[in-house]
Amino acid sequence: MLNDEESFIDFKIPSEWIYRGEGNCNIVLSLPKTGKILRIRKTNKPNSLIGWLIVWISDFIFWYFGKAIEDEERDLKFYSTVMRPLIGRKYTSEAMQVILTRKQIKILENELGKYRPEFRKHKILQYGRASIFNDFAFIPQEECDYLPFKMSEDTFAIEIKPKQAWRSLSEKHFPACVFCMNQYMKLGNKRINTISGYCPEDLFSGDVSKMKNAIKCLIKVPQNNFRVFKNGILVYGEQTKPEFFNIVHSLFSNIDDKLDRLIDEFSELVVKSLVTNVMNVDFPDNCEEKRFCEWNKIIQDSNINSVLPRGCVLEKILSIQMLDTEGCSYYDKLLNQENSSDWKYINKLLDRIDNKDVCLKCIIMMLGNTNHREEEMDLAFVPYLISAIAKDCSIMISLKKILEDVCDLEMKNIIKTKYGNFLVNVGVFDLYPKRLSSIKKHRQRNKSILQAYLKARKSKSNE
Ligand SMILES: O=P(O)(O)O[C@@H]1[C@@H](OP(=O)(O)O)[C@H](OP(=O)(O)O)[C@H](O)[C@H](OP(=O)(O)O)[C@H]1OP(=O)(O)O
Ligand SMILES: Nc1ncnc2c1ncn2[C@@H]1O[C@H](COP(=O)(O)OP(=O)(O)OP(=O)(O)O)[C@@H](O)[C@H]1O
Repeated sequence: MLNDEESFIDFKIPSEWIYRGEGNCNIVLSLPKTGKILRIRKTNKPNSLIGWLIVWISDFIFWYFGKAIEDEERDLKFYSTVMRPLIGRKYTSEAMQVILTRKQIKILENELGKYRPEFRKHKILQYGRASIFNDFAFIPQEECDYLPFKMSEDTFAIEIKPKQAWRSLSEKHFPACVFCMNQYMKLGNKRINTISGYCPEDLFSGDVSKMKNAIKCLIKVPQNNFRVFKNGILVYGEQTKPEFFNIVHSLFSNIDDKLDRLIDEFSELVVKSLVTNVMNVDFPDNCEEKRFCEWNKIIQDSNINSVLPRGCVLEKILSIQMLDTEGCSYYDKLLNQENSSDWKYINKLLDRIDNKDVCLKCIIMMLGNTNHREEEMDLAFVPYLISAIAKDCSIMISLKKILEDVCDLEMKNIIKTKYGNFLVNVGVFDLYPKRLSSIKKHRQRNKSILQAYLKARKSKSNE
């Protein structure tokens, strides 16, 4: 059991753990016996003796004053109070902060070396910053209990980092979407070696054929946007790329068909999972303000041909991305007048979320619309920063094949395909706050990707 007070303070990593993966800021271990994952924050590895000394001293001071532990607590509170309700509790995991000893961190650091990709090794584990979440690579046991049919032993999980599908006012005139333009900069920097055909705007379009095409592009060029796990083990991704036939063949229990038909059916299964509202209870909106939430709905409904169904995971993420109406150049100008710290805005925001009669989106937008008084100024950036989290979060769809005929059974979490039916669970993660200085970074990134894109287009037209 992980759910008691004792384990919070003196958490011992179970002897059986598996390196699940890592991104820019966190390393994740799965703890197979518990159905949980342990997510540990990373920090920059110093590259000189003086650097090590500074880290060691500041680490000691921070440890002495419990700074990192406090920071983790603050980020978790933000996650539970802001991001979980916005995305939906059904799509997100409960979380529990845990404190690992320095010795455990040291041992782990050494053992992890053989699993970690070289390009991520410039960061090391940070003391004091770890939390436990549900493992979305599996379907929670309570979802499987009492189901009147047998299911396969194997669980497949499809991870998608969908990225930015919404353009703010200042991005509307861009010749392509941010993700697509970024591909050219990444190619120039050698962070990728092939341009992906994937476009987030297609995935979130609500148009089934565009969405299926987006999934097919992810399969072809997964980069860091697409992975498949079987029983929690990575079986397909940028660095692990067997024939996709093996994956679909195994997922659909050895059905023999042509590869493109299997891939088509796989893409349809993924799209259906992304557009199904799998939430148990839909709370009615009872917002007294109805300022932003109403506008939000109107925009989403304005595209007659392709609308994302209300309550599906993509609609949830997109509507949060939409909190950024102005774009980073606007916020960067505002920031230039400011001398703010990276994380102060979080506690200021948490102190102000108290109105039960106004929905969270409207609260956020109203707080963002401050008079720009100095003490309130940090709040002006909140809509942008929350939108930025939704532009960088990830989705995991876990699937179990149903081994009996359930044609007559209508359940939200059963998806039917030509090759059989699946029990599905959808989870969203990577929902910690972004630092205030991301705004500056994004402004610079947008300039650079625009240049890279225009340069590539020019050289193509000269060919
Ligand atoms: O700026 P982007 O769009 O390239 O996104 C960064 C991601 O790059 P990507 O394009 O997905 O490969 C980047 O991912 P990678 O390190 O490239 O896997 C991080 O997610 C980064 O967020 P943070 O610094 O960890 O908070 C992301 O930074 P934020 O944009 O979220 O600040
Ligand atoms: N709750 C979860 N359930 C299952 N797997 C998870 C979960 N959280 C994270 N992972 C796995 O761990 C990997 C790294 O986690 P995460 O994306 O949170 O790291 P990050 O450093 O914050 O990423 P990014 O660079 O995108 O900001 C993910 O790609 C995913 O495979």
